Order: sequence, then C-alpha cells, then structure tokens
Amino acid sequence: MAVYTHLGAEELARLIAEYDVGQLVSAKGIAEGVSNSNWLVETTQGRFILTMYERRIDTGDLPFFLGLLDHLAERDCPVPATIHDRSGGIYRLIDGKAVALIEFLPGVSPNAPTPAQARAVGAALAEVHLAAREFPLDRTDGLAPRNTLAILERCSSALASIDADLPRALEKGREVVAAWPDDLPRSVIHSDLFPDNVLMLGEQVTGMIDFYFACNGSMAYDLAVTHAAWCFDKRGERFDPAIGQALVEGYCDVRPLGDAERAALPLLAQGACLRFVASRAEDWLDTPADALVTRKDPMDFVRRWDFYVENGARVFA
Ligand SMILES: Nc1ncnc2c1ncn2[C@@H]1O[C@H](COP(=O)(O)OP(=O)(O)OP(=O)(O)O)[C@@H](O)[C@H]1O
Ligand SMILES: N[C@@H](CCO)C(=O)O
Repeated sequence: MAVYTHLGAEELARLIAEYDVGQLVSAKGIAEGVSNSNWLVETTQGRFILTMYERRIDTGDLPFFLGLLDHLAERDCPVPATIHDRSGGIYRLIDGKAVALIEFLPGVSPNAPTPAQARAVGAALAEVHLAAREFPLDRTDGLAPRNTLAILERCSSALASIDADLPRALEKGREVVAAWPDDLPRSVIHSDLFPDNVLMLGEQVTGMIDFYFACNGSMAYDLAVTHAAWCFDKRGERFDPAIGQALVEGYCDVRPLGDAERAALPLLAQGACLRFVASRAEDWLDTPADALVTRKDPMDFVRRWDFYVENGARVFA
C-alpha cells in the first residue's frame, strides 16, 4: 500500500485547478512505494503523478529534491520534471502536508535486469552526475557511513533479535568508516538507485525516480550503491558478474572513473552495504511485525557486504 491519506474528489479537483494542466478526469492511488502517498492523475491534458509527502521527508528539503528534478530534466536526463502551480510554486500544502505534481513517465521497473539494461542504467547515472554538478543547492548526506554506523550503534543491543549474525556488522562498519576516502570527485548523487526506482522500456531508461535521498556525495559511491542494488538476487546470495560489468562499463562510457575512484570501489561498495544494513535494521526495529508494510531484511546486505570483502578487488579490477 502507499496511499496513506484520503483525498476527496472535490479536494483533488480544487488542487488540480491550481495548475495549468486541464481538468481532472481521474485519480487512482498507486500501490507501490512505502514512504509517500502517490496517485496517478489523468486530466484533459495528460497524465501526472501526484505525491503527498507523508513521513521522513522534511518540507525544507523539497526545493532541493524537486528543483533537482527540474534541473536534470532541463538537461535531458530521464527524470520527471515537476509541474509548477499557476503562481510558480513547486509544491503546495494540503492540511499541512506538502504535495507536488510531477510529470508521468512511461516504463516499468525491471524485476530481473539484463546486462543491457544495467549498461543503460550505468550510463544514465553518469549523465545525472555530470548534469548535477552545476545544481546550485546543497544537501548533506544524512546517511553517510559515519551516520549509518551511528544508527547501527544506537540499535546495537537489539541487532541480535533481528538475526544472530547481524551484530558483527558493527565491527565491519567501524573498519569501513576508518578507511573511508573523503576526497573523491563529488556531485549531487541519487544514493538509492534500486531497480524499483528506475522505469525502463526494453533496454531504454525512461525514468529515474524517487530522488528523496539525493544529496551531495562522491559519484563513485553512488555507482557502488547502484552496483549493490542491481547485481545480486534479492537475498544477496548470488552475484551476477555480467550485470556488474555492464553497469560499470555503461557508467564509464559516459564518465570514465579516475584511478582513485576505481581503486576505492571495493570499499565504497562495503559502505553502501553498511548504509542499507543500518537503515533496514532501524526500520525493522521501528516497524511492528504485523504492520502492513513488509520489512526489508538487513541480512540481504550483510551477505552482499561479505561478498565485497572477499571479491571486491577482483570484481572492480
Ligand atoms: N514520474 C513517474 N512516472 C511514472 N510512474 C511513477 C512516477 N513516480 C512514481 N511512479 C510510480 O509510483 C510508484 C511509487 O513511487 P515511489 O517509489 O516514488 O514511492 P515512494 O513511496 O515515494 O517511494 P519508496 O517506496 O521508495 O519510499 C513507483 O513504483 C512508480 O510505479
Ligand atoms: N532502497 C532501500 C530503501 C530506501 O532507503 C532498501 O532497499 O533498503
């Protein structure tokens, strides 16, 4: 489920009338997604996505997230532009909650990506990194390794209740943070580019969505996040080398990696695993077992992490 708030027909029509997009024809709640409420809105002029920001997102960050979409869309990156209201506003408030109207993009998220799709995603990510370098706003990465280690440390006494093997992530995390390189080339990064945040038609990337973790950060780290998200089965038990190779090659076709970035990839991939182990562990402990939302298992990323410790140097050579 991901429609947390009921919006009545009159309220929706009033909202849509604030935009120059024609008259409301229909609005259907979208089941996918867990953070926000999303509707597919059809008007006499086309289709749009209406998002209501429910949790986790600080309204003060919306000019960054939504301004970034416009910046990237203007530079031909496959991201949805935002629709501004008649007074130029990038978001509006309904009963104190922020809502934004966003361009609808075609495509579906791949379930079992192919190497050709991974290559296209690598290239699209590099295009975003290059285009975002001139984006004028800044946002600190609240989930940088030091912060995610701190999250894990706060959860430390409860980690074993999730899985007996999880507490060892703490020591591994301290090693990653101690070795973390802070001087790699930076841009604005997506930092959560899982397959469910990419829309594709065949081998073409038609949409990169969900930029709500975007922040300033190292571009090679973003590639490592995408590697960890795309190149394994769900549980992180099986690595697909063809996907990994295609993803990195696709990226380098658009933005070749420097020597320091390439050398750092094994560690950056471990940092990516630390980030998802920590955020998943925290969410797991915060979400009752019988909640409607399915909890994501942090162990899926402990297995990936073990893989990178053992094979990272070979995989990224
Ligand atoms: N611009 C868009 N064009 C077409 N479909 C979109 C667009 N934005 C979102 N969607 C659809 O809505 C679904 C939910 O969006 P999204 O993943 O952003 O939800 P969320 O709750 O904000 O995210 P998450 O679950 O990752 O926290 C997507 O899976 C996709 O099907
Ligand atoms: N994509 C993340 C959730 C958002 O941070 C995960 O799979 O854990």
